[in-house]
Amino acid sequence: MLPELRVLYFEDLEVGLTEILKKEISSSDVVGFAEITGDRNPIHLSEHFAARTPFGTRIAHGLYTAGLISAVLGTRLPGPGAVYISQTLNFRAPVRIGDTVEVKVEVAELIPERRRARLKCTCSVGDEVVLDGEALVKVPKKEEADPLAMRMGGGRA
Ligand SMILES: C[C@@H](O)CC(=O)SCCNC(=O)CCNC(=O)[C@H](O)C(C)(C)COP(=O)(O)OP(=O)(O)OC[C@H]1O[C@@H](n2cnc3c(N)ncnc32)[C@H](O)[C@@H]1OP(=O)(O)O
Repeated sequence: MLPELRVLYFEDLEVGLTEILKKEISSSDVVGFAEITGDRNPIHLSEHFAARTPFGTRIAHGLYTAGLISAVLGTRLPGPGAVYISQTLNFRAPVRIGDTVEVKVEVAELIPERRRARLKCTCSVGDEVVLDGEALVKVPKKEEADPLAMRMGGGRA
């Protein structure tokens, strides 16, 4: 299921604010990611090939798992209007077909002069961290997102 959109403006953010999304990784997700990106590495697509790797079975593309972080940033925290500036990624353990990935994004630092938020990102399968890193995003202020509503004394639409 897709997460419901939620807009948080820069003024709404505080350090420690956290959002979690869960996603079961299906074979069709991995095949679809291979098709749209062109990354047809057989470690993702061929059981025969993957069986001869240390992982023993097909694994998800690292950037597909990382894309789930983007989904949290773009839909929930901060949500629509957020602009990615940078993202660090450490792929610490494989994600296998059928795994449920829990993505946790937490506001780590706010830089008001530039409307930047630094967010700690962690993806886990069960108790194991499979990916972690840090995102830097630009977050809209209320007045620039909806200047008319602000002039009329309103808040969010
Ligand atoms: C291009 C695409 O088509 C391919 C893909 O997308 S593949 C999918 C994405 N990648 C993965 O799923 C890989 C997940 N990671 C792993 O399985 C393992 O990290 C590894 C096999 C890459 C490395 O394991 P290994 O060589 O056994 O390393 P150690 O566990 O012995 O660790 C040694 C020290 O290095 C540190 N470390 C290991 N991996 C990472 C990492 N990804 N990021 C940061 N640091 C890492 C580990 O902590 C150890 O440090 P220490 O100080 O010695 O404890």
